[in-house]
Amino acid sequence: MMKQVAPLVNLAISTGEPAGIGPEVSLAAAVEFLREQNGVAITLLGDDQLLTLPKNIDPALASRLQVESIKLKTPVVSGVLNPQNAQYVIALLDQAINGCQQGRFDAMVTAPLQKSIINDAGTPFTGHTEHLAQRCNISHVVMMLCAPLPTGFLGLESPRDLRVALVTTHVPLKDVPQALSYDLILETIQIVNRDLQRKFGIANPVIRMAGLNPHAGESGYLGREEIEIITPAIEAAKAMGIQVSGPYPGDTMFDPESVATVDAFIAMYHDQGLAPFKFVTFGNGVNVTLGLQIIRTSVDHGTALDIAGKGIADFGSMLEALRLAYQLAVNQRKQP
Ligand SMILES: NC(=O)c1ccc[n+]([C@@H]2O[C@H](COP(=O)([O-])OP(=O)(O)OC[C@H]3O[C@@H](n4cnc5c(N)ncnc54)[C@H](O)[C@@H]3O)[C@@H](O)[C@H]2O)c1
Ligand SMILES: N[C@H](C(=O)O)[C@H](O)COP(=O)(O)O
Repeated sequence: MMKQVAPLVNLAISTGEPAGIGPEVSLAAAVEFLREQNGVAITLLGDDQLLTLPKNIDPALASRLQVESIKLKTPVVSGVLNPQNAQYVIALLDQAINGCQQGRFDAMVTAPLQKSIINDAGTPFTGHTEHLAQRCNISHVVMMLCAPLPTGFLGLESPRDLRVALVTTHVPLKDVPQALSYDLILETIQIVNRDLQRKFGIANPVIRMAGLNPHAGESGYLGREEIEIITPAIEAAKAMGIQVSGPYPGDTMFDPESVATVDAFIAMYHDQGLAPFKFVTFGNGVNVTLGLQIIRTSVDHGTALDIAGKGIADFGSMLEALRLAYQLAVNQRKQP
């Protein structure tokens, strides 16, 4: 009997801000991942002038890599932003989303874009995460970053993934307390729990939740959000059978015992969660959007305009983003 060959997993990469390191890390990581994984095909979305395949590339590998060219509005100078190319960046992103929704791609991986230049060009834009929610018509999605921690890190006896999810994403710090609510916190816990089960295959995730204020509010003397909304949301999630605990003080939430046992930490705002995360993992992290029907992963770094075009950008995070997108797509195919 002929052995059945599984169909290739099709990944799309939106190559991001053309003046940044997105095109170079996308191309380098794509070639590396194709070498590593036979079961994958990759489509790079971007101007083909920015995405020239290496001349000595193995033809078998090249057959699984294609560039879907979308033309820049104006030529690019590495490291120099130009608002005239802002719509190009959005077009790449939307092409990837459409391709996933139509089933042409199994997952999308995004290279970094520069949020400010898109706004300068007149398009309000806070981030991929919010754009995806809007384009996919979903009221609440969750940003989660994950990275592998090696054996020995904080005494770990075996490698383990660190995952940090956020209740609020790109919100100015002064607006965070008003943005938080019982419903938002409870929904975030539910989305994290559900996607860890369905997408990551973790049967009964252990979740640890931060407070908002110093010392998790110090019994109400340093803020009342813990008493009024965070603890009630955690209790409601527990009543639904979710293994969540907290609120813990943000400064001591990531202790060695928790890092060894917790499947996801949830932080109340961007830098509460991402500063500790990036301090220990920068360059290997992956940003994944939870709560979507489609699969989206991304790098953990920005456009790095200071080093763009110099050939020195590290493509490790993009490679990890491709690996995770592939794994999530394989997991999804196994579902009934
Ligand atoms: N996924 C995304 O689209 C994403 C993520 C984070 C930041 N950003 C955007 O990027 C822009 C710049 O952000 P920033 O300056 O805070 O962070 P940044 O990550 O671009 O740069 C911070 C520092 O890290 C270095 N660096 C970043 N990536 C690197 C890599 N792959 N290899 C080697 N060095 C690397 C840079 O050279 C710089 O010194 C902002 O507009 C922000 O919105 C986008
Ligand atoms: N907060 C993200 C990070 O620090 O990695 C980054 O801004 C990207 O967010 P989006 O994926 O929503 O663009």
